[in-house]
Amino acid sequence: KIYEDFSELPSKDFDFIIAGGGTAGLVVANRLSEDPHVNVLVIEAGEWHQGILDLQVPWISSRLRVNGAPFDWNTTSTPQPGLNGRSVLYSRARVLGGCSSHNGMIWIRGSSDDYDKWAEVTGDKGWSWKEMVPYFEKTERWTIAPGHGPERGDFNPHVHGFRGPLGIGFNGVIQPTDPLVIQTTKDLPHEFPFNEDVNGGRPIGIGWTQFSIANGTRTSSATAYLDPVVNRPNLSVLVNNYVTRIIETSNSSFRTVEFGRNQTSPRQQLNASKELILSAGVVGTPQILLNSGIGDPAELENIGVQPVFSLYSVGKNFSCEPHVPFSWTANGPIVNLNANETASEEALQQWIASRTGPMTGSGWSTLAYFRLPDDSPVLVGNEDPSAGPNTPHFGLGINANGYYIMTSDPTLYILSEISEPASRGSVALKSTDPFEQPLLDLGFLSAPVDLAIAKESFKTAQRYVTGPAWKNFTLNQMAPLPNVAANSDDLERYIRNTTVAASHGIGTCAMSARGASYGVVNPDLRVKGISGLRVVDAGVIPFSPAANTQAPVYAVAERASDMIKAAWNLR
Ligand SMILES: Cc1cc2nc3c(=O)[nH]c(=O)nc-3n(C[C@H](O)[C@H](O)[C@H](O)COP(=O)(O)OP(=O)(O)OC[C@H]3O[C@@H](n4cnc5c(N)ncnc54)[C@H](O)[C@@H]3O)c2cc1C
Repeated sequence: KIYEDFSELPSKDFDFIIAGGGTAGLVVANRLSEDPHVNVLVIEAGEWHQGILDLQVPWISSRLRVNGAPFDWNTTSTPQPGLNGRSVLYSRARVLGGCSSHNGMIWIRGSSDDYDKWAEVTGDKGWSWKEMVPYFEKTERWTIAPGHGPERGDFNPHVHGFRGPLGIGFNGVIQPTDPLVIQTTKDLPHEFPFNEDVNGGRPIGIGWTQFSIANGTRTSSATAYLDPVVNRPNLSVLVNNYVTRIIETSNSSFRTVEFGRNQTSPRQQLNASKELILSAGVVGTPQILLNSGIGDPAELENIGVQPVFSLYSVGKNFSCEPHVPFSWTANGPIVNLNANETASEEALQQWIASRTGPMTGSGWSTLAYFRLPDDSPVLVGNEDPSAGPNTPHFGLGINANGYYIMTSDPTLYILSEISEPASRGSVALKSTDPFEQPLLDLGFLSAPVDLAIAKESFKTAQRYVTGPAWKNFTLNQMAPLPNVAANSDDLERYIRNTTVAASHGIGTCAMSARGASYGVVNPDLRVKGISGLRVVDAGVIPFSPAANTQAPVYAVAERASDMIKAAWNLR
């Protein structure tokens, strides 16, 4: 059941307590509470997700990625030297289901190399692609959207799951750019080949985007993993409660959690008899650990937090994909629902009546991934940041329906995404107040290779939208201005002045091999040197996959659940 206040909880005895009811947290809560003999509690700072239209209608997510948005922590980065001193928004959800409740819903796993690299650095083959595919399939319940099907070669059913909790499918609407993209794969197959399924382990090429959308509606860890089991008597979810810190229960065992409704309310404490699981996300989890005195002792002392346990990598190694926007004026009958109130209202009424129409869709209905050749000048003198030959260096999301841009003028918009940035940032405390937002340094474009890849992606984007299929569609280049030459300092300035953050952060509680001198958790996601404590969220991912991060997080959480169940002989 869902509770709002500590006093309402029917029992104070829990085997497992999960801090953070987000994407990963609710997967773990569902799987552990499958065993009726254990009592599970989730503590989530945000509100209950049900009955909120913004979190159901796919299109509306385009309006939830701005400063001051609801259901969000509204975190802003520190001034970024790589972005000419700008601070940028790093969106992260504050609601049940976490980011899966308000994200862009793109469903992409990354490359086989990504997971094989995790297996290599952790020494645990269980993280390899071969071993992780069953966890992706365990999550997925593939659904067919109108206009698409395996008979058309739009996806490969052999690499998907059809019986999992989470509905996955295509955009419910065909966008004006879609036929042009597909035509480009026929006109220029060498540079822009069609990829039947970007989730088959080699995402390179152009394919239809898969989404966490089913029957025209967003699916999330809250709708898929919580709603169907919310009445289990052994599962309690406490919303609107903020975890301030964890406390040593006995010698090097941290199973006590402290939380409260807000800064001035009384704080409560509870013990997990088996395990405490931190799933507060790539920013929230290191913040809880640091608030608890677990981190680099010198840095903690500097800001006045009493060090309790030395773990130097907490909050370090943050990595996130930068997004660089490029745009052209377009020649097409495009209605931007974010700039046309009448059309927006009509579309919303259609969605409410039948779950059909333009609001069933999200942003990029196709994905394009590119790998630089081995002899590319970009890689000369730079270590290749990609995980291997199946892995792209950048992706281009193409869109003209206004999902990413709030103008009524027809605009062709491309977001370039550096798939596996070499730059690293960090999460650190600002003060001893556990409620104060931490300092988030994205580290953007601090590694020269990331900037070089961004520049290269601009050249590819230009070739993409000026191919034969686009002759009557693409008009003038808008951003950067046409006089900005590729490879020029002007292009570098443009990139540094316009890059924003995809909220795909990983690495702040990274896993590493047992006995490694760095890392925060062991391959079984137990915190190094501490008992009774695991981390299960995006923060444990050691290297950015060539993907948006929700599918990897779901799969990590499914595997983590199996590991926890095995450790405690649960059903
Ligand atoms: C705007 C946006 C768009 C995105 N688009 C996509 C996309 O299209 N495709 C994709 O694959 N990925 C996307 N992502 C990324 C992806 O959704 C996330 O990487 C992933 O969902 C993170 O899961 P998580 O479990 O690590 O954390 P979260 O889902 O963020 O869960 C953490 C939870 O912990 C709670 N919490 C935090 N601190 C505390 C505390 N102290 N006490 C109690 N609770 C706390 C939070 O409120 C939250 O509910 C997007 C993210 C954002 C923000």
